[in-house]
Amino acid sequence: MAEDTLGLMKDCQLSVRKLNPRQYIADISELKNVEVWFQRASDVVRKLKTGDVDMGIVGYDMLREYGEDSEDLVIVHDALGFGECHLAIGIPTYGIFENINSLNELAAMPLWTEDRPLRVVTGYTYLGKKFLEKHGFKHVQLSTADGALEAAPAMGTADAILDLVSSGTTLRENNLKEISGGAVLSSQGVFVANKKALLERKEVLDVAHEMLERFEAHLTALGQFTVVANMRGASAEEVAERILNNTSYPGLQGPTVSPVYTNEGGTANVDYYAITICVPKPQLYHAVQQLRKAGGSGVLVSPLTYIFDEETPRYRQLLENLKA
Ligand SMILES: Nc1ncnc2c1ncn2[C@@H]1O[C@H](COP(=O)(O)OP(=O)(O)OP(=O)(O)O)[C@@H](O)[C@H]1O
Ligand SMILES: O=P(O)(O)OC[C@H]1O[C@H](OP(=O)(O)OP(=O)(O)O)[C@H](O)[C@@H]1O
Ligand SMILES: [Mg+2]
Repeated sequence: MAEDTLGLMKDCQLSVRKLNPRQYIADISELKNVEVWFQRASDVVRKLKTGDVDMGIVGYDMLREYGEDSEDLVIVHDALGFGECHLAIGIPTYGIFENINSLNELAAMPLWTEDRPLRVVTGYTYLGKKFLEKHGFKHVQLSTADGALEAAPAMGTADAILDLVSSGTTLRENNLKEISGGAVLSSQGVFVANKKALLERKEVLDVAHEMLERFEAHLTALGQFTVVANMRGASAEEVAERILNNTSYPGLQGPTVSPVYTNEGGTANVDYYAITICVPKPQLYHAVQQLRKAGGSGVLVSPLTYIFDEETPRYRQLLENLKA
């Protein structure tokens, strides 16, 4: 998470500088009045809650587990695009669990009694307790460990685990499986702040706004390509109308259309126009097909680095949340 966070900040032209690799403090040259502290995820959330730090970047799972639904925390950006995983129940694929494939089936196993409850090991005792209670598990016992939870069922120290799953490899390699209804939450990196700090100190809100703008501009751009194509046409308007009427990708406001000048015996002549649009990455090939059909040729595709909109919708949402 630390590497991904630093990577995102670097991509947003925020250079986090640690004077010494063994130090836990750093600064950001672009944000003069900001002090950066490196802390474990659980401590980031604890310190945010108490107001000892103003802003933090952690996994949503940690925010929910250690934030315990605190009203002092507010999410500034909920999808930083890294640390994607989900928190889920894992049970053995073998033995008494061989034919158990859903949470209801697990809860309904006659085996679990007051004396012999279902034993679940997890690092997420707050979320785990709430989840199991909500789903009607009566005879259940939660225990906790700091890592390598997937070993617990084979070691005989637990029946099931509740842990993060990403690729699913760790579960599989330990002969464990997910079950339907067994996912507690989806998680990825989030940007969080202390609500009181945002409300009472304008400089904190200003920094949150600037960081949010940079993150949004970059993350929005990551999902898009700039597409440039040449089109033969009678005028810029005629080419623009062809794009607007025959393709599904008009660009941010509308297509940019610019004349392409060719040399006709010493005079600049315009037969072609270059059009520029933005296209969501998954739709690139479809857009190219549409452009070709509308008369486009020489299609150039390049990645986008930033898209700064007039105002980020997430900032408007943040101001709303601060009022609530
Ligand atoms: N396999 C994974 N794939 C994607 N994201 C993950 C994965 N495992 C954990 N994460 C995310 O990374 C966060 C940090 O994970 P974890 O608590 O293991 O920290 P760490 O970086 O390994 O540091 P440490 O274990 O030393 O505290 C988790 O809260 C979760 O949001
Ligand atoms: O589905 P996968 O892609 O296999 O990833 C899931 C594993 O990743 C995390 O562990 P981590 O590597 O952080 O080790 P830890 O639990 O010992 O901290 C998590 O606790 C799972 O064990
Ligand atoms: Mg870890």
